[in-house]
Amino acid sequence: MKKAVHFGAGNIGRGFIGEILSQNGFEIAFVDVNATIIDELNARHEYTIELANEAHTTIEISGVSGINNGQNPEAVIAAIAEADVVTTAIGPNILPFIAELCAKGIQTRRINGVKKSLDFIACENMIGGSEFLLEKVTPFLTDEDKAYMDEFIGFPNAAVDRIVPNQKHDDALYVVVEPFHEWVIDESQLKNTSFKLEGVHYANALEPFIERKLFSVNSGHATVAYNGAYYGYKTILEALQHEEVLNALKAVQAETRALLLAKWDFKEEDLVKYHETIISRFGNTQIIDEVTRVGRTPIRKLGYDERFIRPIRELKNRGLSYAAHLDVVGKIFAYTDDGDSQAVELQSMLKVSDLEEVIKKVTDLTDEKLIAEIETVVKKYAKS
Ligand SMILES: NC(=O)C1=CN([C@@H]2O[C@H](COP(=O)(O)OP(=O)(O)OC[C@H]3O[C@@H](n4cnc5c(N)ncnc54)[C@H](O)[C@@H]3O)[C@@H](O)[C@H]2O)C=CC1
Ligand SMILES: O=P(O)(O)OC[C@H]1O[C@](O)(CO)[C@@H](O)[C@@H]1O
Repeated sequence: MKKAVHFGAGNIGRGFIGEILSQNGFEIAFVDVNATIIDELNARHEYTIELANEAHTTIEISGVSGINNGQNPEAVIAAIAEADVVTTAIGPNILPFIAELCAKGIQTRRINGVKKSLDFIACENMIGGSEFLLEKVTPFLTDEDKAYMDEFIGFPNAAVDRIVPNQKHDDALYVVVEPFHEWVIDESQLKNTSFKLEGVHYANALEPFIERKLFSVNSGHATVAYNGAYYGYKTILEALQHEEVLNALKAVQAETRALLLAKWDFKEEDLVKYHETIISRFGNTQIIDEVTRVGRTPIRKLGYDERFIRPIRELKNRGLSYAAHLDVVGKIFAYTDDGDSQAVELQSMLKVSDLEEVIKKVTDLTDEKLIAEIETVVKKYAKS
């Protein structure tokens, strides 16, 4: 049986990556710091996924186990040494914390003389996620390890799309997911070409796919979340009923289409359909998705290459309108959530520092005109 190591037994890990790997006949070792999840995985070796459709279809996943990397890092290294694939869904900010373990796994393969190629596939909402992991892993490798890595280890970028909200069930492993799913892997960066995962689309150039996904699903969802929070809604579904929130989403989508059409070989009518489908996915009445989940980590979401600042920069460079994206940026700066450390940090930065400095710090922008435009929109939505 082929073996997979997957970092992050959370929503998307169990709710999507686990499903695909299991359906492809993989035995999966989930790596996580959540002791409850890991203990349950080891006690039962199976869990259930429910599709958020009228029929509430269930899918049984088996052949799973758990490793707590906080308590048993050696077991993670041993598992990587034997794995056929390594995947992650832990959040971009956490990738640096697993880098050393990944490096030790690679080193162990070299020392053990493993000649089987292995890919590390980061399934995070970010552009270039696997390459970012590679950048963090490399400093932990010797020259010999690096030569081994060049030959046998790949870090293909990927895009994953399935809405998996936060879960509240008596069964800690049970996970409800939307029926839609899409996983695209950059085939040109693969090292292990001995198998292809069924249910995964392999593309030679990932960039158009990841940009279409990130700037449509993630920019769009975040638009609903930050507008929803601004108008006082708790869930995505409630927020979408508000006409101005829906209009804000449609306006962001229209700007996204203009950018994608200017950059890539998409057809406008296909993008329109893709965006309509996304609106209906956000409006799935079987899913209760909290505004705080979709709006989480606002400082990350204001990043230079993230879902708002990057399209704004690229639209501006092309002389295209970015007013709708800019408006959401204003609402991100007004976003509060006491349970989110980045939301709290952003609000305290705004209290003690000069606004222009805060904008520069969180966005990494240097374009003075754009910074001034952001200042204006932040002031427009500031609550006090
Ligand atoms: N939930 C969703 O709908 C989707 C999420 N994603 C991406 O997947 C990633 C994970 O998101 P979710 O599954 O929603 O989050 P989540 O919070 O449900 O899962 C993350 C898991 O990582 C674990 N974790 C945290 N620190 C760790 C560490 N140092 N070592 C090992 N495990 C650690 C957590 O305990 C948790 O179980 C994010 O990058 C997100 O952008 C991508 C597509 C869809
Ligand atoms: O904040 P993150 O990590 O991008 O996760 C939230 C996102 O995850 C998703 O559920 C799936 O990509 C999006 O709908 C949402 O924007």
